[in-house]
Amino acid sequence: MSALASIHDLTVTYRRDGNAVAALRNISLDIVAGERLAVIGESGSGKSTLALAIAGLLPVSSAVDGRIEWPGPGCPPLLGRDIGFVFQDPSASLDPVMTVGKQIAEVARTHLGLTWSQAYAKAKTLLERVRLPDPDSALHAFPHQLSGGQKQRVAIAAAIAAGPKLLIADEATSALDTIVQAEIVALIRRLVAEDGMTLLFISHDIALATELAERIAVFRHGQLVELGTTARIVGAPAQAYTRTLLDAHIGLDAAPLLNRSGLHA
Ligand SMILES: Nc1ncnc2c1ncn2[C@@H]1O[C@H](COP(=O)(O)OP(=O)(O)OP(=O)(O)O)[C@@H](O)[C@H]1O
Repeated sequence: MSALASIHDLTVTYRRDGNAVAALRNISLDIVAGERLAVIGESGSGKSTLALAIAGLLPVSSAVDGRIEWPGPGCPPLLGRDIGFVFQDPSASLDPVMTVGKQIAEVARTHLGLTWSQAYAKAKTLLERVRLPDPDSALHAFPHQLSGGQKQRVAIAAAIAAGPKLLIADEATSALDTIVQAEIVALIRRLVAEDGMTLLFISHDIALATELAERIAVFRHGQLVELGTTARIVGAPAQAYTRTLLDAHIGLDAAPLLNRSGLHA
């Protein structure tokens, strides 16, 4: 089990209205190559800040202490080539005036050195892989012509176009309705398996996290509260806060969490 990334003592502080906001405090965590790791926690717990720090996307105004090591070859990783990032809102991550095909092809052309015609062929294959209906027409469609779930499929296709080793999905299903959420989770699971990617799945939804992840990291107020296998976190949480998160979910919707995780009858 080798680490794809090793996070050491990471502290991130933002400035807001002249005040310092500590978004992450002394986080140490390994992302194991090939694993599916979920980061869960309530709003404001620092999940997105962790994702942005790993992707090298923190705003310049933030202060960062600690370090992230990438032990493998060819490091540090390049966003778009080595790290694919899927954001919550596909409308914000897609260019509204560029066709879907061009947006995906551009990633492949930039990072894989393909010609435009090779890159468009790759884009079509990717649209097939993310199961967009009628990929030939979709190549020439603009984002506003697609549904929210279809746009997220396109954003995922663009994120994996260069064959990244790490896919970060930051609340990638939160803006979608429940059925589409489940479809996108299934899609991410399949693509990660097919391409042998490592997955960092950021979510406030513990049920979705249990469905997808092999390990879960629980964040609260910028701190890593608990880290363990999904089975252990769900079956025997060590921290009261984790239990509260589980109980909050179970109170609302017990059966799906337990059944979908496959951990209990
Ligand atoms: N660009 C920013 N400038 C100032 N403060 C920020 C910035 N981004 C995040 N914060 C603050 O940092 C803390 C952690 O935010 P972060 O977005 O990482 O949490 P989160 O767990 O992802 O929350 P959510 O699920 O609501 O996105 C919060 O207090 C938030 O208000």
